[in-house]
Amino acid sequence: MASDYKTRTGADFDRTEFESLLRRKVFLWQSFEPYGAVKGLFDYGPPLENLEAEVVNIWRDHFIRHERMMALKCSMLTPYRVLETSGHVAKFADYMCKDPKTGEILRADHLIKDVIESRLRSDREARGEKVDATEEDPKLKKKKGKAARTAVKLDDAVRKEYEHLLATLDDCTGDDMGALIKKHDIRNPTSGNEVEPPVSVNLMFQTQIGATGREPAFLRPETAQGQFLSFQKLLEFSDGQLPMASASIGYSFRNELSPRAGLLRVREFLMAEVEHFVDPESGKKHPKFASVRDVKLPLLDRKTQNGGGSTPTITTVGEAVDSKLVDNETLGYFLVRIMQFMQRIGIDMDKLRFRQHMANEMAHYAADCWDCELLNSYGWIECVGCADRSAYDLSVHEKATGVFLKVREDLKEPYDVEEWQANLDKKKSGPQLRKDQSKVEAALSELSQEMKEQLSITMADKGKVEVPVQEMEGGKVELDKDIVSFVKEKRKVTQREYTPNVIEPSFGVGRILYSLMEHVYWTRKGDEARSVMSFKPTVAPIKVLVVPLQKDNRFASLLSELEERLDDAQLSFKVDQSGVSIGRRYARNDELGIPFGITVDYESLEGKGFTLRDRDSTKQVRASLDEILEAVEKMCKGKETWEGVSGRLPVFEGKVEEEGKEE
Ligand SMILES: Nc1ncnc2c1ncn2[C@@H]1O[C@H](COP(=O)(O)OP(=O)(O)OP(=O)(O)O)[C@@H](O)[C@H]1O
Repeated sequence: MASDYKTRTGADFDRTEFESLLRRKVFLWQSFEPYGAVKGLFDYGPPLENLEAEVVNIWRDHFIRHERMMALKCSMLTPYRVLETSGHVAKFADYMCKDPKTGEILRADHLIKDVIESRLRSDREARGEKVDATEEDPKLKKKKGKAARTAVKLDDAVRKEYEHLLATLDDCTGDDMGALIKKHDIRNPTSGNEVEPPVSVNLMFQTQIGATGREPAFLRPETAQGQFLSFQKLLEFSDGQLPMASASIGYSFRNELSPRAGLLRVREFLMAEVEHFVDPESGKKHPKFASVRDVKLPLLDRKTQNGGGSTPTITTVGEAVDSKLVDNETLGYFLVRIMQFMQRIGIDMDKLRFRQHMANEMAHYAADCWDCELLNSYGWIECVGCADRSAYDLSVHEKATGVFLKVREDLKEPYDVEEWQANLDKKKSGPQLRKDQSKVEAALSELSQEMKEQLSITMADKGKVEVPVQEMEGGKVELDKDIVSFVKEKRKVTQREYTPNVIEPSFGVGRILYSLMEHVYWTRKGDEARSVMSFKPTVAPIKVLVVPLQKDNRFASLLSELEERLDDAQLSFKVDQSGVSIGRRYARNDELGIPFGITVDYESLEGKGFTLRDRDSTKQVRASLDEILEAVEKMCKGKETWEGVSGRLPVFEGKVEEEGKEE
């Protein structure tokens, strides 16, 4: 099955072949297969597990170490109240529609989008425009069959209505979507059946802590909330200094309604999230912005998307921030760091772009939001969300718990203010207020300056006042002049209190791994086409393949020495001693993405060193074991390239067996 999506060599990408390689080489499979497998859950085999560990290590180095972030590990089990306060209980939901005949569950917005986009595509085709097949889910395309793919031209008015519908879909309520489904006769594309009206379903997995059922909880849908609730500890650790950033790598859980596209939409996934806390009055400047100012980014802005465009503009981040296209320096700095991380792990830079959220896509509190999208055979996929969450989370948690979640900063130049104070005479108020004393005290302290001034006038006039106290019966309390007085007092302000704003880059590791695997996959042409996974040596799941020329006991002691030396150098390796030709052994391990091969041959027995083979070029050098190990170590740390190594070590021009030739 070919699509318009191309591999790194410009050839058509064959997803069937690619998936077959992933299965054959045990990269991943659906979890619990013997019991029939569960949708949206995947197990990783050795290559993918190791790849993930390498990518996560680079992430730690790139963000936590380089940016001096504070790493955190917070609980995944999260009490109900936390997620109620954050808004997840009310809003972290999607609408689903059921196909009553097949029982299939479809996410309402995806259903509408897929069907309308498909009609618009068909219209473009009918009008003779070139249509990019990667825009469509290939599985869907296949199921729809030939007849459904016949191009159908739309009326201008209908086309406009459809375009408007897509642009405003994120604003729709469940009822709105129900009406759209009816009006436009939107059916399940795989069965052609009508679907039931949309129903809201929360995406969190609910559970309970303990056996009593009195403590409802959820498996967290993101790592962020634990980081916000650790705010005071983080502030203490950073000696009260802002900006500061925390980082957390851990699992999140979402009960996706219709998991699809393999690792791209799953129910349990690894996230790596950064919460960067910044003083809003600093203009969200970043201390290292000058160092990235001239870096160019592919930015697909809101305006271009509104006009129906999808080509990003290449702009320096400096220009993007100066023109306010990107809201602030900190957001811009992170966009650059995200791109550099992707480059470091081997993502194809021609398949990366940053897409700005449309106004209706963003949470109401967000100031600006850009997704780092990677192109793969499923289309452009959001792999990192980079949002400015403003002061929202810390503010709502402070309000709900009463726990101080602000920064207190000493002022360089203290100043005097005259302010109204409400003074409660506790000796006299105690017998009257009893258990409500603290509630009244809190209510008085929260009164605005205007309110206190107003109450002082009422008190002078009537000798008593009514103070609103929400937590008390009737919502207010009457206090007379013996108990409370309102006076204007001068006081020196020595500190400033503020709630920091948060910039949050949020990485979905699985989506990045999947895109990376597609980006490094290609086919080597030869007698037989052979698949290669060109992982960078820094992330490759296994670094070295050891191949004795053939089965021969005389190689045994050299092999043991080689294994010991590779172990000492902490290089992962695989020994392939099977009886097939050396070319075939290399070819089948190229599918695992092992970047280097060391061959032990008869010349090695005579002390003439070993050959070192580069997976991508299949070129070899011959050198001593010390030289080879030094070169491999450097390349696996990203400190040298094969070009450098083959320039300084003697190239091996001897007999190289043909790739794939059987012995
Ligand atoms: N179901 C999922 N499966 C795999 N990765 C996911 C899933 N949901 C989110 N992610 C990853 O987590 C990152 C941050 O999550 P975020 O809440 O911003 O995603 P989202 O906007 O809800 O994603 P989507 O709109 O695709 O559902 C995403 O950029 C993505 O890489």
